[in-house]
Amino acid sequence: MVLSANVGRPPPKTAPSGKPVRKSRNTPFGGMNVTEVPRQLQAPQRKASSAELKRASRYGNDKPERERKEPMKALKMQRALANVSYEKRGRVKQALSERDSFGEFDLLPVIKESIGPMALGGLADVSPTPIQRLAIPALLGTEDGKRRTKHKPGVEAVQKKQMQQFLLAAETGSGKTLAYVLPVLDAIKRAEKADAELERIETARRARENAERQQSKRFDLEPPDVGEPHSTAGRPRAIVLLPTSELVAQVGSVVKSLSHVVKFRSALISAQFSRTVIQNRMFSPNGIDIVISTPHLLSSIAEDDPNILSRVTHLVIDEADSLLDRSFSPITSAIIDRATPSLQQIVLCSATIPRSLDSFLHKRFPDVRRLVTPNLHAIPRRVQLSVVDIDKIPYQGNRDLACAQTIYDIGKEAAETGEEREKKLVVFVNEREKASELAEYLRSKGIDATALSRDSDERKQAEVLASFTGAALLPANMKQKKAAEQAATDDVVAISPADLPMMRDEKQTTGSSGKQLKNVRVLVMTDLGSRGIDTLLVRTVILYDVPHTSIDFIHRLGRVGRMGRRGRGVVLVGKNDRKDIVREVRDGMFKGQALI
Ligand SMILES: Nc1ncnc2c1ncn2[C@@H]1O[C@H](COP(=O)(O)OP(=O)(O)OP(=O)(O)O)[C@@H](O)[C@H]1O
Repeated sequence: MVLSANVGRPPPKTAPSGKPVRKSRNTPFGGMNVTEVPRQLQAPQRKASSAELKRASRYGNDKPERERKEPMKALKMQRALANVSYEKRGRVKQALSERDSFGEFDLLPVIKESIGPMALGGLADVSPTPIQRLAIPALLGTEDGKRRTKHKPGVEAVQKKQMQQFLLAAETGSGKTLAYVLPVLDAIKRAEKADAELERIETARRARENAERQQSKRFDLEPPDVGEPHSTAGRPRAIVLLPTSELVAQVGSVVKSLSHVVKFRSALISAQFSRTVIQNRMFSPNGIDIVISTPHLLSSIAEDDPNILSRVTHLVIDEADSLLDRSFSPITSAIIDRATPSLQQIVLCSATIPRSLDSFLHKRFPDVRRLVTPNLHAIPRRVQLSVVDIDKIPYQGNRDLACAQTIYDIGKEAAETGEEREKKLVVFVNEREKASELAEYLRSKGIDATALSRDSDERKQAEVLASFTGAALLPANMKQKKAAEQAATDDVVAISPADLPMMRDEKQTTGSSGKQLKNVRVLVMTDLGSRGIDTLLVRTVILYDVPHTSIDFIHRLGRVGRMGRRGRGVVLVGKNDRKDIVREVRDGMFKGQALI
């Protein structure tokens, strides 16, 4: 193709006749390089309606509402969380106000009596939380306020009920564990009663047969009767699945505490235990009622012995937003499939309903009953979020330094206000590798920091976590911990608030001076490792990175402000971070609104 010789020249302003040239727009390229809409194409100016003007004046803004900034625009673009209408939340709130005592639930008396003293560490005067008010009657099937009719032994054992499906969704730290544990234990105990009758009949039959055999083989030698293993050996009635060993230990300790009074057999299994321990727990000749496990471990046991899932009537999938996401879903779904023939109830439990979980539920469990509390997806107002700009002086983009200084400031504030207790702080990072790197940096600045990572020693990790959750340690661990603490104190030079170095002066950093920030202990982790961990002793979290989604914001800030406590979050932002998202999360928290 040959270009015209005139291609680079501007078009002539006048025609050869001398008349000015009028450029036609009526060509395929007529709309190109136009910077203004031609007058004939402009829409006629519409006057704002009187309703719009009224609305605008009510909000003290003379622009019509449509033109004002859309709320949570940046979060909307993430499309991370499924929507729960405010109308539905309002209805639930109304219904919950009528159930305010554990006494109103149709739980077995022995279970009700052990809630405060056993499950809640001796708390007197306990009342159910919103998710417990909502879920316990629903799972027991007594929402209409009626008590269940007296149990007819043996009937349930032969009747296969249709599987009920529930989703329990409530804000972090709101007592979801007990909301499913109590009804499941109730079901186990009631089924046990029914089975006892069947077993009595079976034992009588066996005794009769034995007697007949003895009669006919009076002179034959027979091996001594060592007794048959319990019919529930290796075949639990209930299973609770959790994503990590730490959560297995946490939920397991709640279940175990109840077992001392309610009397049932539970087994905690996770990668923390040896093969022999797992085998002995699962296949104890005394039988097993409830197993608390990670999906990977349970599924590998089920590969060898599919019978372990043959009698499960209740399956709980806690942290369902993690266990049904892309990475865990195949293994969790396989367990659900195997257990389905005997299942009476499947309970999914989560602090968030991501869109991915929402669509999974629509496909896989279209009949699931969603028990959602009014405050789902809202970070409580009692948690305050402040922002540190890492680009400003003195950090000038040094995020590590900003983090260390923030920790120092918190320590200093605590020392100045005369707070005697050690401050427990959690720092969240987005990448797993960064956790160890940051912990090392903080240690070099004299801060007692530990990274929670899969690579560190399991026992040490359990000890560190226990100091942030307040969970009781095993006696052996306690001794080691005391010795370690003693050794650590010997090396430490105590400092007064005035001594606290300001990190901006690099020469004064503690690593080189040998001083340490003594009143603060820091745990660095990613939120995947920490989801669900009951960090009751933590009052402050630092978000080293801006979380990727509102889901991560909820889980990370959910480590504080648990069960009505106050809490503080500090987020570090730099020039490449989504400040608009941080602003919207802060606004939402301030207004007590659910994130979207
Ligand atoms: N009714 C109650 N009254 C007082 N404290 C309670 C009650 N129920 C539970 N708790 C306590 O609240 C804390 C948080 O409970 P839990 O770990 O079950 O929360 P969660 O909703 O599962 O949190 P997450 O979403 O982070 O997993 C625990 O320490 C628990 O002992």
